Amino acid sequence: MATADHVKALIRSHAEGDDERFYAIAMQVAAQAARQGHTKFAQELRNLVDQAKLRAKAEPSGQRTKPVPIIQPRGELAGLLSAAFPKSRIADMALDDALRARIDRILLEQRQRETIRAHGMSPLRKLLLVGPPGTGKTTTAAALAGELSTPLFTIQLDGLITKYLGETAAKLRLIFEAIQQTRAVYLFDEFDALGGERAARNEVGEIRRVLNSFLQFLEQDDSDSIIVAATNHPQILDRALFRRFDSVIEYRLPSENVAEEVMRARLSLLDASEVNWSEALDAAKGLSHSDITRACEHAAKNAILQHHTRIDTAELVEALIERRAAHQ
Ligand SMILES: Nc1ncnc2c1ncn2[C@@H]1O[C@H](COP(=O)(O)OP(=O)(O)OP(=O)(O)O)[C@@H](O)[C@H]1O
Repeated sequence: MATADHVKALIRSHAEGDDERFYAIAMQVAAQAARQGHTKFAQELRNLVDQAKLRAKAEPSGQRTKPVPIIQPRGELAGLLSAAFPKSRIADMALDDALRARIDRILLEQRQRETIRAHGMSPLRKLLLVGPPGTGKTTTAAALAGELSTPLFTIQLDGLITKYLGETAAKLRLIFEAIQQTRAVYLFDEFDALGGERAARNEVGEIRRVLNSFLQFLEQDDSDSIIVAATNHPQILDRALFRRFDSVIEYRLPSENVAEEVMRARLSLLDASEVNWSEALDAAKGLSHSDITRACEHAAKNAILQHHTRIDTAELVEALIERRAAHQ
């Protein structure tokens, strides 16, 4: 017979208009009923699912109604969250194999979350992304939203804290209520503003209190949303924080393979067949994905402005060296 988890999973999938998942859970209930000897009920359930699937097929998809998620945060939330609806994909990112495998695993667990929940477990959904600027943390949050067809809500913590020092905990509560109500990816960018040890030592104790509230909210949260905290400064994060996340994912400056992939993707609209990649890679050493992207865009624009269709290695190298100089 159906367990409480099955009923909850059925309601969730119905609310999200995810028919495939709804039918899959119904079939699990049927299988369980059959195992327990309720064969007539199991057969009836399977017939109902088959009929519903046939009806759904006959109905053009454009005419079927799907629930609409909240589009823009309103009221008090409006100042706390900014909404986006990314179309980006993980496949569009240049990632090393280990990082790609970790992100794929999150997506797999998210896509199969009802099955995982039906077995009394939780999918990976509280993520801490750490690493230098421009290495793809924000892009990953957007691509998770794109892959899972959910909105991306970004919370700028530094702004939140300086603006509403006395009320931050109350604001955080509002944010966690939204997390519970609307399945989406919630990105707490610049997370170190809240989680830093410096913050913990804050004399007034205010930020410490806020951090404690955040940790409590995070711990209590059993929603279907994905919570992503991102920071460039993991070394200043309070160690206690790390274990509150399901997954701590480390971002690094790109390896040569990844750097070349970023360059090739960024230059793909022009002819890069004569680029000397080893020279370009030398010039790209130590640069982030973001720096390399910008240098490639600069070199591509130069080519376009000069009515060239081909990327010139010297110009690309110069653009990369300029990016490096900008950091010194
Ligand atoms: N893995 C990647 N593959 C391709 N492009 C990337 C990748 N990572 C970053 N980029 C490029 O760099 C830009 C900035 O990256 P992003 O904002 O994701 O970095 P970040 O790690 O969040 O940086 P910050 O910590 O400064 O917020 C992206 O818009 C994208 O153009």
